[in-house]
Amino acid sequence: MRNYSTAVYTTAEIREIEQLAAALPGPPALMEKAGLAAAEVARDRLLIYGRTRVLVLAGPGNNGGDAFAAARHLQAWWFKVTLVFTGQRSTLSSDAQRMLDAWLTAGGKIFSGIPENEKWDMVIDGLFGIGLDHHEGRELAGQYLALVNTVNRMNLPVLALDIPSGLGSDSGQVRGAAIRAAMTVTFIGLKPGLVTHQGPEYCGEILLDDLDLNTLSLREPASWIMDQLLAQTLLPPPRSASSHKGTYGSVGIIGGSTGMMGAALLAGTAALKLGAGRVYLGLIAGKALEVDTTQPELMLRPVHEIFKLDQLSCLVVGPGLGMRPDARFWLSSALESTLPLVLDADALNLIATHSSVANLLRKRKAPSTLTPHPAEAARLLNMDISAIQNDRMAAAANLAKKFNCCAVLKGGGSICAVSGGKRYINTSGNPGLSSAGTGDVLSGIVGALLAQGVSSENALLLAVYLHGAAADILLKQQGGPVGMTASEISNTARNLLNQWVYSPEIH
Ligand SMILES: NC(=O)C1=CN([C@@H]2O[C@H](COP(=O)(O)OP(=O)(O)OC[C@H]3O[C@@H](n4cnc5c(N)ncnc54)[C@H](O)[C@@H]3O)[C@@H](O)[C@H]2O)[C@@H](O)CC1
Ligand SMILES: [K+]
Repeated sequence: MRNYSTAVYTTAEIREIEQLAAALPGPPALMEKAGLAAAEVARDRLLIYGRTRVLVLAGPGNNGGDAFAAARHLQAWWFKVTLVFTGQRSTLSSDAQRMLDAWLTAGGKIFSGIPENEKWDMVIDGLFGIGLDHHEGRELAGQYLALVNTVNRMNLPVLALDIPSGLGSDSGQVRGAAIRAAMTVTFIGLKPGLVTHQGPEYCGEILLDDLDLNTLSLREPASWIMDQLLAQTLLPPPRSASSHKGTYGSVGIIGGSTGMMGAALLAGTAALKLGAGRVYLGLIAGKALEVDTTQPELMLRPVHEIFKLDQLSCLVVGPGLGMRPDARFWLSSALESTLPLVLDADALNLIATHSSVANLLRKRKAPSTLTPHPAEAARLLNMDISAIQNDRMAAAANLAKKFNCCAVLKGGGSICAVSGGKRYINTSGNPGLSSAGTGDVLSGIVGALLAQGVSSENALLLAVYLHGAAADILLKQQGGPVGMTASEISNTARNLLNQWVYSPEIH
């Protein structure tokens, strides 16, 4: 049993792996292995607290089959098991039928509903796994809705098999209601729904059991977890003693229209603090602000002057840009340049609104990076926000494909889509990031890393992870996410980047 792996598989990919495994000579008994792995997790947790009573819920599909096997092992180890089966033997797969029969042969009993006036120490949730219907309108209803709500009200630790029932395994979307698990033992590979959107709120601690399959060799993954180990491989190198400000590049930021100056300043400060040699702000509001006295290192210019600078490494377009025709003009100029671009906020809204601007983006040869939140992604892909959230993995990949760029779809479990259809799901961050200005800071961090010579894909991945990791540090320091500010993210991200580059052994 490992509690860590980097590959993430969609339901279709897991099904493919299962078929490949079934075609192996002497095919492995996957359901038996899954049930045993789950029973061992349950046993170990129950023994810690000296508890013995387990309620097992077995649903109408193979997730139920896993539950029968787990129940049988626990009963053989003298735990007191109550098993509720919601399906019918005749409609089970042959594997699941065998598990049901083995449970009955071992003297197990079956209940059709949760018995009243009994008490348990733990619940095992084997109602639905990756086979939960994800089609619109197929919400949990009737008996299943009642069961899920009852279990959640019991206030007992729940061990979910494969994925908490009611959670979409590709989307992390709750389908009407979902089991709130303390632990999820997931089989074969991690699923996107465990780590993005609502998944992390429902699955508790995730334990991966690959059922002794060599998953990576059976199916090369297209999606990965973005975590500390991966971040450590993407860092800019330690600085040379003979370096100068030119070594670390120049970031140009285009935005700051009247009334939205703060966004450009936040992005600029983030770029400065994350190591850019120079940061220029090209303000749409012209000479409205000559200097930021709290951050005088920022070089403030009317926007047209930015395009006369010859030593820029990249442009960040969007923070406080606005939607007026002049904003559109300067965005188009940036798109026509040969510089790497980071596009956020109103730059994205302008691209979504004007097909001529979108065409400029699609035709670019230099790298472009898009950083939309779900509402911006919905505009870019011409879809509802709910459709974006219902399949965040596809939305992220479609953004990258449609606009010839790399893209991050922000929100819980941000998804970065890069070239070749590869996706990375971020594991850092918390609701403290849901406040004004944090997106501006993220775009500034991406710009800073680009200026320091990190490739556009690596800059995006590292920036997204670093931004979330800074928020996680602040959450710990403050005891919660309330009132976290964007400026604090820049400061803490700076500390973290220094630690990771110069004292990596601390982590
Ligand atoms: N196939 C295999 O090789 C393996 C499968 N395993 C387990 O099998 C699971 C997948 O099994 P299945 O494909 O049978 O799918 P599930 O057991 O997840 O669910 C399918 C059943 O749920 C019903 N259903 C779906 N959506 C519903 C809804 N909204 N309301 C009410 N009923 C609904 C379906 O009609 C079907 O009866 C995995 O998650 C895993 O737990 C493991 O045993 C490992 C090996
Ligand atoms: K389940």
